[in-house]
Amino acid sequence: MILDLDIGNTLSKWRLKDADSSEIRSRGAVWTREEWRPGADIPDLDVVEAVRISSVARKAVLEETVALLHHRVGTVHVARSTAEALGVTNGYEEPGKLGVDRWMGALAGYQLAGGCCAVDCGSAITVDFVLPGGRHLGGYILPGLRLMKESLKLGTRNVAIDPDSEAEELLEPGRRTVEAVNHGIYMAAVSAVNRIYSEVCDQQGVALPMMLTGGDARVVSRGIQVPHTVWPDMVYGGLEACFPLTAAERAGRMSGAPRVPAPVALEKIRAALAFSMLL
Ligand SMILES: Nc1ncnc2c1ncn2[C@@H]1O[C@H](COP(=O)(O)OP(=O)(O)O)[C@@H](O)[C@H]1O
Ligand SMILES: CC(C)(COP(=O)(O)O)[C@@H](O)C(=O)NCCC(=O)O
Ligand SMILES: [K+]
Repeated sequence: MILDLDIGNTLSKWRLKDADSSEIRSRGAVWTREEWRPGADIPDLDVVEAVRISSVARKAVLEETVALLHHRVGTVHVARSTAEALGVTNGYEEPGKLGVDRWMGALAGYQLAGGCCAVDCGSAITVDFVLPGGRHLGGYILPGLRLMKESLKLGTRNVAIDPDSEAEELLEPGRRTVEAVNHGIYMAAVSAVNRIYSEVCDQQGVALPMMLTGGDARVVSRGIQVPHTVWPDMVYGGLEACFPLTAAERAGRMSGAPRVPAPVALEKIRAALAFSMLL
């Protein structure tokens, strides 16, 4: 079995992949607190032959996790943001400073679709762009839904947005504090993603396929007007591409990869952008 680990600021997600059949056998998540220790919610390490890790948590969390896993597992691969990988050049002035989850997402998106807009809706919402030739432009970081809400300190933090709510409801004016807050942060997130996408496609003269991942991807997806796909395993896709261990991975296939969404024509994106600014 291969253990894939995606340690975010809020949740540490894992999945167990069968190295022979490429099937995903199980998955789970635990809170990212001080450390990542095998326990009730963590898979049985006795069956694991290799681990691949993407971590944006504190350095100590990663170090402890790696030390612990090295004890029990032969191979431990830790992903790093580099200046270039798999045909993509990192757009950061200091490539190592780009969050490795963003780098994994950008690499997975590029491997799947060529140029892409990779959106990760987790503790933070990040939007990264890779052009069809493989140039990563850099991206945008904004607070995620939960962080935006907590920053208001209005005592509404325990009433989270129902992940099954429809965008139309969430975009209406709220009539209670908790609703006004939830609808406000939702509006902020989806407006930003829609606008960022249109602006960058306009600037670069190319309509890019968009992919969403992260804990809030499904609900954010409903407020995104342009064609896109939700890809829960996008960060894992980057790990598979960087550290291929199975025959399918070596052939460039990523488990759980969606169909590439066909973007709308650039003219339409430009018209919508012009319209939104009443130009
Ligand atoms: N069951 C859940 N538990 C915790 N957070 C959740 C859950 N479902 C959705 N969320 C949302 O997802 C975010 C965490 O998503 P995730 O992509 O795992 O973040 P990160 O990678 O930053 O740890 C939370 O901030 C919250 O808004
Ligand atoms: C922007 C992030 C905090 C997002 O993390 P997440 O929401 O997935 O936990 C993470 O990618 C990070 O720590 N990045 C380093 C800074 C940067 O990318 O510029
Ligand atoms: K994120």
